[in-house]
Amino acid sequence: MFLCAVGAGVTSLFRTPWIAAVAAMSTGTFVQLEPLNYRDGARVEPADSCGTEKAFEPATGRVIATLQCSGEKEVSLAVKNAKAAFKVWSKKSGMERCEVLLEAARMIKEQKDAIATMETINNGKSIFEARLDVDTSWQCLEYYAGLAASMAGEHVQLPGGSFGYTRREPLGVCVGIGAWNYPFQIACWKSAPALACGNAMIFKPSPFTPVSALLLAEIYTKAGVPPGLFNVVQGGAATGQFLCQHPDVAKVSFTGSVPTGVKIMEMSAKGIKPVTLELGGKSPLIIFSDCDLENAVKGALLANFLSQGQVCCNGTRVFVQQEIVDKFTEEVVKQTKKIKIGDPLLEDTRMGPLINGPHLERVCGFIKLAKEQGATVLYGGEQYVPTDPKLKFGYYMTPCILTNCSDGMTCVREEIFGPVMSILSFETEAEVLERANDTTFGLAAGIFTRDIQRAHRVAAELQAGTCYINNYNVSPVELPFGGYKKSGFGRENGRVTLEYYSQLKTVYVEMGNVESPFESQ
Ligand SMILES: NC(=O)c1ccc[n+]([C@@H]2O[C@H](COP(=O)([O-])OP(=O)(O)OC[C@H]3O[C@@H](n4cnc5c(N)ncnc54)[C@H](O)[C@@H]3O)[C@@H](O)[C@H]2O)c1
Ligand SMILES: CCCCC=O
Repeated sequence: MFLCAVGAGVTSLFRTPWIAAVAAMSTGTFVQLEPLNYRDGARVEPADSCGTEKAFEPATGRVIATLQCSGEKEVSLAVKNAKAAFKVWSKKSGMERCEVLLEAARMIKEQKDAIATMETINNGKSIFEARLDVDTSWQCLEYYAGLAASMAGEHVQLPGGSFGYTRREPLGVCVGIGAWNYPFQIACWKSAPALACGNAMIFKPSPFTPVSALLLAEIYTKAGVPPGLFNVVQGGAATGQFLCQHPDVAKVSFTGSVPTGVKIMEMSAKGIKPVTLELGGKSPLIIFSDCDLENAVKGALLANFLSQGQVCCNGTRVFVQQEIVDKFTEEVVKQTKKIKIGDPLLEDTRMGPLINGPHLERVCGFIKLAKEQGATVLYGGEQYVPTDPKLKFGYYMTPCILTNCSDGMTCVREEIFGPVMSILSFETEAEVLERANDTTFGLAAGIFTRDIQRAHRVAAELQAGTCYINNYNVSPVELPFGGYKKSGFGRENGRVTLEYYSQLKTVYVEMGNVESPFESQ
């Protein structure tokens, strides 16, 4: 499938040598040569283009692909193919859809290392984490495969023997638009429930991470979905707009920033299309003095430094109760210093590069501003050049811990989307709740305490779509995930997501004669 410098040449994704070759690939060797759009069951060059975008290997700064951004014609072709596939797929029973999704899940599991390797090359996250992302991806397919056959309505008895029933029906052609931080996982979290409900999907990855969605498309085809059921179009904002504005698109599920979410909602409103918005956050993590300190420190690192801090639900406002703030801070710094930064394909690396140069500059800009506003950099926050010469032009930085922060500082108010933890101290539960909720975002929140009553009391008061008690950033597919406030609405994962990819039809059945005020006398 890909030309790579490990002697694999152009081979098929579904042959074991390909999987082994890709899984064994090293940083600095991959070049994407095959088309990156996927339509009607095959890779294709787009029928028209509205510009180009370059995709990088963040570990080295190399360009690995130049994308043709799909134009209006290509988007229309993808919609046409998806509509045709929808006709076939939506007529299948839940059990038939289940079988295909289970086969796709099996193939993802089988190709876990190869998919994770591609993800690491294109995104920069450590191979250790990329494998975890692939795990939640096949789990998501398995989960919705299991639910596909349980889509059912209600039967309601009415007077005179009449009755009604409801049917849960698919929406049609759904569009998925993804962010760059979890490229494969986002494609799975959107497509699995969409397909389980009987819809077709056109997925547009971020132009920074175009590669891994194609692997999913090939897997779906091989697993038996009709050609055109899952298409991939590449491009940036203009391509996304063509998709959202297309009259035959029934729904848009978007993962990305708040400003883009606003535009998606505006475009969808014009077509009265339902939207799911999975947006950004600035989540609080509250650490009470009665916590298990070791777990709280682990939780704080999980809440801030996974995927180089580029995680939507990160708990970057770390509120620590006054009595333990010094001890906690000392321990957090100690553990943060141990994080191994470097080549993301190496097994012991825990922090790779950020997604690209401009984003690295942006994150460093936040740290500079934090210092100007009076925060203290206790550790890290600097650009980092690994010793391996091939990594010289990668986008690395050291994880950063800020203290002396106050609630009004930019680093405490805005989503940085990088490895920057702000530590704030608090005295009382009431005070910390007010401060934690003082944000326009509401994606997630965390609490560390041994007091079970306080844990639930605080969770009930936090304005966030997900609250973690005594852990952070664990996202099992069985649990719904999504935001409050400006972090969006709609949910991914969990049983409830079936409702976001289906519509309810009510059928009334008359068992007697029609009674009408217009009857002839
Ligand atoms: N809540 C979640 O589940 C979740 C998950 C991952 C990332 N995020 C958020 O995503 C953001 C980072 O991702 P990003 O930088 O890729 O976000 P972004 O908003 O810049 O882009 C997201 C996607 O939207 C597309 N896009 C941009 N402009 C568009 C337009 N006008 N019309 C249609 N599509 C358009 C992009 O090409 C990309 O595919 C962060 O804010 C992060 O918190 C949220
Ligand atoms: C925990 C996975 C959610 C992804 C957010 O960026």
